Amino acid sequence: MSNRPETNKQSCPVYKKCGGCQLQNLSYPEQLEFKQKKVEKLLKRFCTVEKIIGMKTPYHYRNKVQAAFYTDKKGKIISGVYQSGSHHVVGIDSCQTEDVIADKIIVAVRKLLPSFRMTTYNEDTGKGFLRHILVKRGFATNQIMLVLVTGTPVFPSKNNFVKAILKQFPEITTIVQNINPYRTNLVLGDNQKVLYGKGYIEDILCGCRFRISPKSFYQINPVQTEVLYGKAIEFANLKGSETVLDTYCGIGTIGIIAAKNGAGNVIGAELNGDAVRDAIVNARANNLKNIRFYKADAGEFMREAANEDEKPDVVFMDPPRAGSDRKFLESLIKMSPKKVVYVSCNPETLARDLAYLTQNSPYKAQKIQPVDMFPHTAHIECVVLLTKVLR
Ligand SMILES: C[S@@+](CC[C@H](N)C(=O)[O-])C[C@H]1O[C@@H](n2cnc3c(N)ncnc32)[C@H](O)[C@@H]1O
Repeated sequence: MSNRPETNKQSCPVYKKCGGCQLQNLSYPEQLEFKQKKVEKLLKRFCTVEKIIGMKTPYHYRNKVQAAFYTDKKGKIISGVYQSGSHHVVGIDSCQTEDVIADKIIVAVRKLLPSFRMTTYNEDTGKGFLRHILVKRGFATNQIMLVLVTGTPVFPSKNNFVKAILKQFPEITTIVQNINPYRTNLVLGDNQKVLYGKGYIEDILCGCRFRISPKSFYQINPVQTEVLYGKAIEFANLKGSETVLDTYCGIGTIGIIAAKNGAGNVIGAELNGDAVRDAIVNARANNLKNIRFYKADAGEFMREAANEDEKPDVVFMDPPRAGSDRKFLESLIKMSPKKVVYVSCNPETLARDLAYLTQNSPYKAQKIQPVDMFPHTAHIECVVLLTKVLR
């Protein structure tokens, strides 16, 4: 008999096909142990790794749910996720990681398609209408955004479709049509039309209010995001007069929370123009005047700031999975802030960047805190504090 502390009773019927929950064969305590060991293997050479912070209820934590569509040979419409490593759609009506209401909205849209003669997009022919659906929900505000990603701009009987879905889900606060006519793996296209509501939702994290547009990045597990950001702010230990950089800032969450928690002056940099627009609105919505955001490649932004002899006290960095680049890290060393707080969703690239920083500068990792943002999956988030030491 197994002596597991707790078995994962919610195991999913499409576990192997979907491939999204790579650790579902392990109980939640075993998953945390697996992640702890992985982070230690990669990062303990830099400093002691704190115990991973898990979730109390590690289910239905995803506030953003995405579905692909496919029509089979018998004309049956399927919605779900791509089978891992392929573009074959695995039918899924509900998932243990996803928001329950978001899953229900996706099923309802799928069931409405035939009565509106809406076809699904065929990747082989490049023909058909509906490519993807994206649902984002603000867990604190209960505002819901439905994004319909279509292959073509013309949306016949769109008003009736909007009415029909709102009748079933009056809690939807905005509906957006995103048009993606390209043969691409990217889900969202460049152009969009607001069909209902404001075209964005809002959510609250760490006491601050944030606007989130369809194409802006927003952390997908808000419960654990508060834990993660709480650690990042604790590591920065702001006293009230510091100049802080929030690089790879998305909609400005970390910088805004830092400004509310004592930063004297905050400057954010982000590549995605929609996210920067959200960040500027978010600073105003939170009554902050000591904060500015720039649309820029983070490496270019850092190089320019270093050349202008900027001397920030604290640099927050939260790059995508690929980690940071040499331009960024060299400029960071040149600027020489007192503290660097590195938030990472990929311990492999984090290890690479920490190796570069610690070998080429006086920085040393002081604290490494893993936070479980993605239960049942193999993904791991960490926050690291680096300070300068005399050698
Ligand atoms: C992991 S997210 C973090 C966002 C934000 N700190 C948060 O917690 O919501 C990474 C962000 O980096 C942005 N990004 C990706 N490459 C970038 C680059 N080269 N320069 C600046 N921002 C970039 C993405 O658009 C995304 O918003």
